[in-house]
Amino acid sequence: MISCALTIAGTDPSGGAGIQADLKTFQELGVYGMSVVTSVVAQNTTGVQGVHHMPASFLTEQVRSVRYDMPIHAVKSGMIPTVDMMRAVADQVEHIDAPYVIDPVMVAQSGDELIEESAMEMWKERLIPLATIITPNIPEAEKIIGTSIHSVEDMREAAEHICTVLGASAALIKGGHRDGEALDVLYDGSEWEVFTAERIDTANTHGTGCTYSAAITACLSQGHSLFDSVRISKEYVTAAIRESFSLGHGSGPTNHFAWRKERSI
Ligand SMILES: Nc1ncnc2c1ncn2[C@@H]1O[C@H](COP(=O)(O)OP(=O)(O)OP(=O)(O)O)[C@@H](O)[C@H]1O
Ligand SMILES: Cc1ncc(CO)c(N)n1
Repeated sequence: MISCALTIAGTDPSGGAGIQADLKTFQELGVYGMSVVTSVVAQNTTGVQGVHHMPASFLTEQVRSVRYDMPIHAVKSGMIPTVDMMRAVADQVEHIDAPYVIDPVMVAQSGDELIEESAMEMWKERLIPLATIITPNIPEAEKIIGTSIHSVEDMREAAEHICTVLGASAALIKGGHRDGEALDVLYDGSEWEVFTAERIDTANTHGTGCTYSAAITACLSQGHSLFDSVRISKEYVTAAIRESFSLGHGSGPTNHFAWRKERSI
């Protein structure tokens, strides 16, 4: 049977981030993609021009439409902008017997805030304990744990805190915002792995975080182990950045054709 993955996230009409990036990633990795919209976002490579949130009850209705009818082999969430929506997502994900990937989206690449300030407590209380893996970048991890992160050792400590104190099964701290090589730290409560790739000199990194977490979700839906899922996804996102498109007037999008092209599939 085809593997089926669900994304619960906001939209990007310019096609680089959010649900659009997630569905492209699922497709390229051979997974049947399904999507629930939290917020319709007017955005492009230059920034966010406007947002229009779904009522939380309608988010619930959308997830029910999927889970009452379709198999779900893995689920991810991205932008969940309000406390009510976080509660609705937690209530629904509790009924889904499949790996759950949290990309704790807080700000767009352009610096625009994408969630309510008060949402952090709900995140910690209801969502993080449900996570098979959570994938914060460094600024997101700093907000979650409340201390600043400078070194790889700090990244390790953040991952450990998120697992042992906040209750996620695993945490992947992404170092895309540091200088030097693109280094991410994964901890699953007992084992560590550091994933590195060369830093690609490009401004076209719109949607990298969405692409990475969607690839992890796709791999988990196919039954790969957590560590293999991150390994494959790191290769996927690095290829997508290496061949990213200079489209639009700002930070261009990742290239989802790159992974298969580099493997001549
Ligand atoms: N210039 C780059 N070259 C190579 N890899 C990169 C580069 N920038 C980011 N990455 C990698 O891309 C992945 C996504 O990380 P990043 O920290 O950019 O996520 P993010 O900030 O959540 O993304 P977004 O901008 O979509 O919110 C990580 O594996 C990171 O190491
Ligand atoms: C909808 C959405 N989710 C996530 C991001 C972060 O890249 C974005 N820009 N837009």
